Amino acid sequence: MPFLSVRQLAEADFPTRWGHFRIYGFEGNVENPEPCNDAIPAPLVRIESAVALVMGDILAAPPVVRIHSQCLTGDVFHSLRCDCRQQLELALARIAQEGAGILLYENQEGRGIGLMAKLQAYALQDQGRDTIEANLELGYEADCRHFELHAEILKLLGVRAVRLMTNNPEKVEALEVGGIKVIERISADVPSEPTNEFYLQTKREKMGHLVG
Ligand SMILES: Nc1nc2c(ncn2[C@@H]2O[C@H](COP(=O)(O)OP(=O)(O)OP(=O)(O)O)[C@@H](O)[C@H]2O)c(=O)[nH]1
Ligand SMILES: [Zn+2]
Repeated sequence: MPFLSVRQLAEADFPTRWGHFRIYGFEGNVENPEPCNDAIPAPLVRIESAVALVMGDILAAPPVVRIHSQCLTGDVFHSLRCDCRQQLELALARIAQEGAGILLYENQEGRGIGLMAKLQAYALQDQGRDTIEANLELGYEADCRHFELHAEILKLLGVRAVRLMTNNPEKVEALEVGGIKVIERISADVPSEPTNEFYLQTKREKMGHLVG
């Protein structure tokens, strides 16, 4: 799945509650992407985008990096169906504590199936399906995300080795395949809630995530 090109579209100042960042916008084209749902034809070219929040000197030593997949329900509305918002805060706090690091916020909402399909998946989960069963029942793969873009962004930022905050081994592998050395995996564990315990259990038992 080759990237035709990855481009930086913007860079600006970005003060936050966690401290001062620079914010970057990146975009990449994927030629002839695989469809994630056989009923929905893939476009000839898929445009992927990601925002990078960068704090401090990221070239002095391998920085802490978090690749965060968009979760409108968690990130904006603080949903307790999942752990996304808490993980976002954990990552920003860790970067602030170290004084340097990168948060890559990417737009593969709902593990790449999109917001509307994720809400349909929620409705199926309310009837007893787990996250994977719900995706499959809607015709999607369990996880439609691709992480090739992120290795390219890190290279554009001049970073060749990272300490990656994640419980998902696929993210580690994708960066390594993309030419970024992952010298350490930092746990992305956050305290569970009764409302997301089953979600976390599914990640651990069926998706190979290193939760807990
Ligand atoms: N399809 C689907 N996507 C979900 C659901 N709940 C959260 N998501 C999406 O899942 C993505 C986050 O993926 P997770 O599996 O929680 O974690 P991860 O990013 O793979 O791994 P970590 O780096 O350890 O956080 C975001 O894109 C969310 O929008 C759900 O019930 N169904
Ligand atoms: Zn979420």
